[in-house]
Amino acid sequence: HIPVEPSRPFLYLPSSWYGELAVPPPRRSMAPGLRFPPAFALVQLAVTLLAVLPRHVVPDLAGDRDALLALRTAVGNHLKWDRSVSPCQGWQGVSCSPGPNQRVVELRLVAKSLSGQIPVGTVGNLTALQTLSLRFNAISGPIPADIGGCAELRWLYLKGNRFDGDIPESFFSLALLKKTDLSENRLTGGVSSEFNKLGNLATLNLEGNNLNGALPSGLDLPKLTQFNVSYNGQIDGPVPASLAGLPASAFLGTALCGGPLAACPNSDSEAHKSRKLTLGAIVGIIIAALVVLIIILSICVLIFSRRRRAAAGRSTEAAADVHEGTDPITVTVAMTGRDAVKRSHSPPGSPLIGDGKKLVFLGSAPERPYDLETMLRASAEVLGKGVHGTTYRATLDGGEPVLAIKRLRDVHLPEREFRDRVVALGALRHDNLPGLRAYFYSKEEKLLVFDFVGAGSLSSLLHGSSFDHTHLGFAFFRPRVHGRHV
Ligand SMILES: Nc1ncnc2c1ncn2[C@@H]1O[C@H](COP(=O)(O)OP(=O)(O)OP(=O)(O)O)[C@@H](O)[C@H]1O
Repeated sequence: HIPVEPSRPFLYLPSSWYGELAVPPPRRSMAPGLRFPPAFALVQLAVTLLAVLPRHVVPDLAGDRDALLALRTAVGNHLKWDRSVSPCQGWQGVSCSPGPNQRVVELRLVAKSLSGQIPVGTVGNLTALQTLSLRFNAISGPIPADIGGCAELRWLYLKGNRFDGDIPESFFSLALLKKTDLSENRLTGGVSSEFNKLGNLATLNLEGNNLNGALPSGLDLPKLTQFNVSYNGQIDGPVPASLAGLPASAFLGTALCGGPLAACPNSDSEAHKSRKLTLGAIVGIIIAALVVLIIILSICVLIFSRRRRAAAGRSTEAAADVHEGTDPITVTVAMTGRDAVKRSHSPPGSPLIGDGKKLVFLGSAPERPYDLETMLRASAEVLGKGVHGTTYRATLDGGEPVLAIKRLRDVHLPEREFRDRVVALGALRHDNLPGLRAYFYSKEEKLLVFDFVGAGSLSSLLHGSSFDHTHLGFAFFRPRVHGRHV
């Protein structure tokens, strides 16, 4: 028996072709050949050999039988195939075509514990095979390189084995293939554009292999309805346009993009831009949030510090040593009745004082103590108006003491700062300065209480009708910043 060489196409020619090429038997042709020149004899010998070789490999049931037995030897010695009968007579998993020229057309050995590699010259020699199902066995090694010999193959099921290596080139010559399931093996290599040669393919399942690379962009299988390359982790790139309508489940566990999957980062520039924008938006939101947080914190700190200052101001109850370099000043507080504001004897334009604030004395309390209420009851007259407010003369009940009360206008200092300044003023000592005795602070009103100086005003002295210039020397008119008359 001469082993079949699958790469020679003539081996797959119908036997009728060989009949036409057949030449007379060698013995009869050789004898007359001796009468021809040697060159002609060589040609005749070659023709004779060509004629002889095909006779041994013309596909027939005997060839199918040999191929099956070789397959059994390779992967399934335990198969109970009776060599004494035809493969068409009850060989497990083998089905034949009807008629006088029977051929093996189906080989179904599903989950039959087949193991080992399928050599060339076995399955590849089953040239009339239409269905090959070897699912769920443990067959290893490559898909036989002569699989293309099964030119009639339509249904090929190799799922759940250990086939490895690339899909052989001859596979793509199986032009009649309708369904191919190569899933759950260990096949490697790329998904070739050669698949386009399988124009009848309706099902192609390559799931669960080790295939890699991009799917061919020009993949064009017009009859394809089922396709799956899931769980080939190294398959990447865009889903070809012809497969874009398939569900995402066809591409799970791959690095593919586009189609039913997420847009590809490089190919879809709009998606890329929007992702960029999204990133920019995220950064912007973070920055904005930080700014808002800083503003809120600043406001909180401001409010807190103001409250602290206000609390500190309110906590001034007694003596306070304030101004460095001046005599210590004692601050004495006189409580004020809340209803003081309602008194009808208030000085003209009297402030609306009614929030229970305190009159604060600088230094020791006066001999005849008075409080805000007393002041408000006092008879009052306007002494004059300055930029910072109006000054009143107030004579308390009983005629003593006489005070000059300055009602400050447009002063918006916090209480603590106001107090500090007033205390600093009160610490100043000079013959020409009236003594600052007390102050009052509330949100609406600020009062300064001085000793009244009874010598009259400089203005009336200068411009009054009773002014006698002879009482004043030249030195009086000379501008002096720190002088007694300033
Ligand atoms: N302690 C005082 N005793 C007697 N009279 C006073 C006293 N303080 C002020 N006066 C009188 O009241 C007038 C107004 O005084 P005030 O202090 O309001 O004037 P000012 O210094 O011009 O004011 P400002 O500083 O607000 O511009 C003075 O011209 C003065 O005649």
